[in-house]
Amino acid sequence: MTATQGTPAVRAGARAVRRVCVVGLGAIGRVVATAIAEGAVPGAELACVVDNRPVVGISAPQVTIDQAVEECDLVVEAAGQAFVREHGARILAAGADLLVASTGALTDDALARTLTGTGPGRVYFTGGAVGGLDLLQAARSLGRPHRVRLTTTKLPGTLEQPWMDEELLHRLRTATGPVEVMRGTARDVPVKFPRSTNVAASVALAVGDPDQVEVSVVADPSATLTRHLIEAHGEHGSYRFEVNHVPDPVNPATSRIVPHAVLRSLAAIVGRPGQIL
Ligand SMILES: NC(=O)C1=CN([C@@H]2O[C@H](COP(=O)(O)OP(=O)(O)OC[C@H]3O[C@@H](n4cnc5c(N)ncnc54)[C@H](O)[C@@H]3O)[C@@H](O)[C@H]2O)C=CC1
Ligand SMILES: O=C([O-])CC(=O)C(=O)O
Repeated sequence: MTATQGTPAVRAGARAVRRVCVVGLGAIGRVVATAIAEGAVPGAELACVVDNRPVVGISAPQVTIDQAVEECDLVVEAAGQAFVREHGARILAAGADLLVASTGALTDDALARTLTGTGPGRVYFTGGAVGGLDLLQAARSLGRPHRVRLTTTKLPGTLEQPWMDEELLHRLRTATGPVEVMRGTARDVPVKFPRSTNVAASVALAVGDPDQVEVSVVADPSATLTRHLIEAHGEHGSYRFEVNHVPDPVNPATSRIVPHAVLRSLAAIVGRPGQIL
């Protein structure tokens, strides 16, 4: 029997269109869901959306997460770390893939092990607001870098947290220049700023160790652009990636680029040709 007489391989182009559910219809999810519904990601169709508030203006039914797991085969999370903790493993166990924006949830080692070890669905992480993670992940196979540092600079209002005491809040609110609000590792920081420092956890996922990534969070009243600076040094090279993003007008904690980074990740998952991987 010749190779061509055997069972034919599934050919690219014959793949089924992925039925996608977007969870969290805020600054990120609304742009992502609208783009999918408009056909901007060939190979993906918007099957449904999930949010814990009523959703209007999206041309797909709003369903519960239980219904979504039945109806779709790929869940795009843009809801927050709590959603990933609560529902991530169940989505994967039901056989749907999961694209995570709230990477900060993965600083919990047990959850990280569960999500990367549960199937048949597969978990993916978007690069989100930062670049260079592909290269940092590649460099890992040459050995861990000696030093990895992330400095995130945002407008003070986007960094206020319920756990902050009056003194720190006062310093934030009256700052006339940059103020370091927290210095720690990618293990501690995303827990303290769950909606605004997922990038620290994303760097840690690329490097392979949240404890190894030193993070400084800076509030700056003149930071009309959100800055993330990643610096990594190792035996095999040194890396420096800096981005300066326009914040989303409705949720300035999130950079405007992020939904487009999620759409790019989604396009790669559904097998769009020409994607940079
Ligand atoms: N990886 C990255 O670079 C970035 C990640 N993020 C993550 O993405 C998340 C979403 O960001 P945005 O769209 O800017 O937030 P947002 O606050 O504008 O929207 C969040 C939406 O999710 C919904 N939601 C919250 N909890 C939910 C739950 N348990 N179940 C269903 N719906 C729920 C809310 O009602 C809201 O509509 C952030 O909380 C953050 O964790 C945000 C920015 C960058
Ligand atoms: O959008 C950004 O620039 C980063 C962000 O909020 C996060 O890391 O959670």
